[in-house]
Amino acid sequence: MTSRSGDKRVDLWSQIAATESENELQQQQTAIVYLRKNPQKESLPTTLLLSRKQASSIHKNRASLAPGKRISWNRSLFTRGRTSIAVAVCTEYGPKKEKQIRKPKPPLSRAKGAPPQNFDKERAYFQEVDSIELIEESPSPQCKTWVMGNKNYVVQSHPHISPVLKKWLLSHKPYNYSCGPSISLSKILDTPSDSNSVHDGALNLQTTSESVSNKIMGNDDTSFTKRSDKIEKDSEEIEYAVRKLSLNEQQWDPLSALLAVCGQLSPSTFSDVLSQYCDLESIAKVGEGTYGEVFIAGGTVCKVVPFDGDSLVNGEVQKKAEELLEEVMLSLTLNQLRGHDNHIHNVCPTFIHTLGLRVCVGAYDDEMIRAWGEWDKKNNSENDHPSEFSEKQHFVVFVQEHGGQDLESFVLLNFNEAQSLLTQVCVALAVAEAAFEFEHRDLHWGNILLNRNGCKKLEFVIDGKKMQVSTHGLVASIIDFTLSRINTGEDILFLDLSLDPGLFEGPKGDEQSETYRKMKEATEDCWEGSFPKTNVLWLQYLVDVLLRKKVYDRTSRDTRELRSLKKRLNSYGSAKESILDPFFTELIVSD
Ligand SMILES: Nc1ncnc2c1ncn2[C@@H]1O[C@H](COP(=O)(O)OP(=O)(O)OP(=O)(O)O)[C@@H](O)[C@H]1O
Repeated sequence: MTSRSGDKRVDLWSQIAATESENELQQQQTAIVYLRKNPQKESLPTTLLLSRKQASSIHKNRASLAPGKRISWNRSLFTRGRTSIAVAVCTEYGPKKEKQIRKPKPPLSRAKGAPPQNFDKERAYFQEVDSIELIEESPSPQCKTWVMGNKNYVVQSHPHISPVLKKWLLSHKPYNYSCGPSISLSKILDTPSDSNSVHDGALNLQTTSESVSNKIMGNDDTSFTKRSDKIEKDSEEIEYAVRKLSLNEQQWDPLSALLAVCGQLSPSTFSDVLSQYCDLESIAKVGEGTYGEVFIAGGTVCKVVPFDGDSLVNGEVQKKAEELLEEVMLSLTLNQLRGHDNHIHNVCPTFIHTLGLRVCVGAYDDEMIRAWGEWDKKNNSENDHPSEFSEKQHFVVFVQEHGGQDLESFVLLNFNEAQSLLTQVCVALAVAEAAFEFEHRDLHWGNILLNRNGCKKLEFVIDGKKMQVSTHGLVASIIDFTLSRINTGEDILFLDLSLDPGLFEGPKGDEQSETYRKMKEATEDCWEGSFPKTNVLWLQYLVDVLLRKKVYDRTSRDTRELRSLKKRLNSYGSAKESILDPFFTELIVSD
């Protein structure tokens, strides 16, 4: 384990603490707004209220499904499906400049330069930690009969495309058509969604063109202006897209919006899309989820998710285009943390990078079927054979960076790797909290990917403060934002888990099941609010996994360190607070 000087630790503390109180005030503000908005159901936004009313009838009418083949808890979760997409305008959630309040410092570390140790106190402390009653380790939860009803989507009366999507559109098209949309569509999506402007296409598009130009390059950029002029001429395509998108209050076609986000006027075929990344013959399957089949295509990973079809997929109702739109928005929002553009205030490389998005229609390509079969022979797939998809089936292809192997199957070498993985995840969550009030809400060991790529240090920025984390050779990536909550600056995206009681009925004593229940307690079952404590609960879960479920080279002192950390995490309200813990600061170097 590497140690850091006391001076540096103090330096990091003072830098972060200075911004911490601001964040706390912001959270308080958020909580106040949240309470004001949702103390009683009468005050809920109409959309949410509707979803809950409808939900109660859904619960009554839910049909039980026979237990599926899957036995892992991870897979069981996704039989729940998305029950609502509630989106609220949140101008009140913006950063507030208030007087700073200093937080108490975390416990002293044993790092170099720290005051001399009191070993009697330390012994007593560890005895206390050791004596914490260990919950009896339970076997992996079995797949019980999860119930599933009709999904209930809340489509806003004023649907609009998030600025995140606009940004994606604007930043991709001029440079790379293959993973970005048509600029014509990006102009349309930049169009205010009021019906007048949509209906008055010609006038509106002229105005939008100027704003797009200004936004991307500034007024004086002639190359972009030329491109805009060229695009202006492409009025047929634009008019077609306007008709197709129907961005008025009465009609909103989520499939068209999804197509637009993916830069398409119509769905592609798998071979069109995948051949952009590799020779089709080289495609190999790398993993599977309840909905997603995941393939390696060249240097990228393509997660293929069917949607909007009537047939069951792996025994489950297919996702809807709305759900995928939300997932897309979450992915694109988190992409912003990679430090491109002007987003240097909060930077982090840990959330999986979404490189492209495409909508496909039709049956699986023969080479995908071949790859699926090969994987099945080796791994005994739990999914239905993909040849069962019809020619009319729609899919979204998420093109992502290859993040490595998940924590569940990854073989950790030593305690240093375990410490670095926890530190990377904690700092990543802290960055995303600071940027977007992000809560992952489902950070089990299947959703952390690991790889050894020789990278020694990773750079992060939190609220403008740069820091580096020692990797000890291991780089972590976080995937699967299905249950996540995010504030994009305009919208709050979250999944209303109160509609899914089964999530909280997992086996007693199982750490993952307990974590969902603890989240419910922390949020008081009101999932739209900001409760960064949920990130801390998942950190505690991960510490527990590293204590009980993973075997690697570690001393009894390392084990006590982990137990002690798990206990200390009880006192932190967010990942941002947690990164001040000595366990993490040992691997953090601030610039
Ligand atoms: N970017 C990636 N790089 C490497 N492997 C990946 C990547 N994304 C997914 N995988 C692999 O595919 C598996 C399934 O992916 P994922 O969990 O995203 O699918 P899913 O359909 O959302 O699953 P579920 O809904 O059941 O959780 C992962 O456990 C992982 O092994």
